[in-house]
Amino acid sequence: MSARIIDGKAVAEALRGRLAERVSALGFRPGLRVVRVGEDPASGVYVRNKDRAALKAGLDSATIQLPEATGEAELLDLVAKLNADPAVDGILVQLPLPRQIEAVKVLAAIDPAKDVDGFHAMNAGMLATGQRGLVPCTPKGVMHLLAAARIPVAGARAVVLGRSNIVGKPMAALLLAADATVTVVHSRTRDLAHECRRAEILVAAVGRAEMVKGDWIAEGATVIDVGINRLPDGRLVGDVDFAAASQHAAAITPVPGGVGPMTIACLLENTVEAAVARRGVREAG
Ligand SMILES: Nc1nc2c(c(=O)[nH]1)N[C@@H](CN(C=O)c1ccc(C(=O)N[C@@H](CCC(=O)O)C(=O)O)cc1)CN2
Repeated sequence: MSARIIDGKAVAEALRGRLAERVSALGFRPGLRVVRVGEDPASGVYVRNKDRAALKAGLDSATIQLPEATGEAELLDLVAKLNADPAVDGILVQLPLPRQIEAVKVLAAIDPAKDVDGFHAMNAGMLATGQRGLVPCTPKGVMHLLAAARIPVAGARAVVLGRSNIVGKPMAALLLAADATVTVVHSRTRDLAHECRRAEILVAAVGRAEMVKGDWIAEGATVIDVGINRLPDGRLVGDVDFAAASQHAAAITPVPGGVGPMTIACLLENTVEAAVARRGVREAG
C-alpha cells in the first residue's frame, strides 16, 4: 500500500483564504503582536512567516524583537503593556526563550483572552474541561487536517506519542472531545511499537527524528507527523520514517508541508477568534 498524502500546505492556504474573507467582513483589523527574544535562527523564520501570513490575511500584525540579554522583568513589563493595549487582540511570545527567562512565568502573565497560543493554564484548563477557550495552534491544526482529509475521528483508536503541554496533552484533549478513544504514550511507555501499532490514528509529537518505524504502523492507519527535526545534512524530517510508514498507512502527513503550515494558519484563526470574543462582535452566518 502507498499512503495518500495529506497536503498541509493546501489545507492551510484554504484556511487562510477563509480567514481573510472573515477579516474583511469584520470592519476592523484584529491586532496580533509576536514577541521574539534573542536570535534563535529557526524562530526568526517562523516569526517572519507568521507576520507575513497575518498581514496577508488582513490582520494588524507586528513583531517585537528584543535582544538576547533581555531580562524576565523587562519581558513581563512588555506583556503587561500589550495586555493593556485595546488595539491588541492576540499576544504570542515565540519559544524557546533565552535561559535567563522562565517561560512558564511569561506565559502565565499573558491575558488569557489574548493568549492566541493557548498555552496559559486557564486556556489549558478550559480545553481539559470541555469549555470554550483558545486552543494551541499545532493540535488545532491537526484536527483541521483530519477533517479536511475526511478521517473519521469519533470512535477511532487514537494514539498520541508525546506528552508535552504544547502538543501532546492538548492533542489528546481535542481527540477525546471529538469522541476518539485516546491513548497517550511516551518515553517511559513499555513496548512503544506495540502501542503505536494499535492506532487507527497515530499522532507523533515526540521530537526525535524518524523514531517511528514502518512496522509501528497498522495497515490502513492515518499518521500525523508533528515533528520537525533538522538532520546534520540539513534535511528536515519528522518523527516518523515517512517512506517506510507510507507502505502501511492509508494517509500520512509529510514533513515539511504537513502540520507545520497549519500551526501558522491556526494562529491567525485564534487571533480572529480572540478579537471577535474580546470585542463582542456578532459575525454574520
Ligand atoms: N510561541 C510558540 N512558539 C513555538 C511554537 C508555537 O506554536 N508557539 N511552535 C514551534 C515553531 N513554530 C511556530 O512558532 C512553527 C514551526 C514550523 C512551522 C512550519 O511551517 N514548518 C514548515 C517547515 C519550515 C522550515 O523549512 O523550516 C513545515 O513543516 O512545512 C511553522 C511554525 C516552536 N515555537
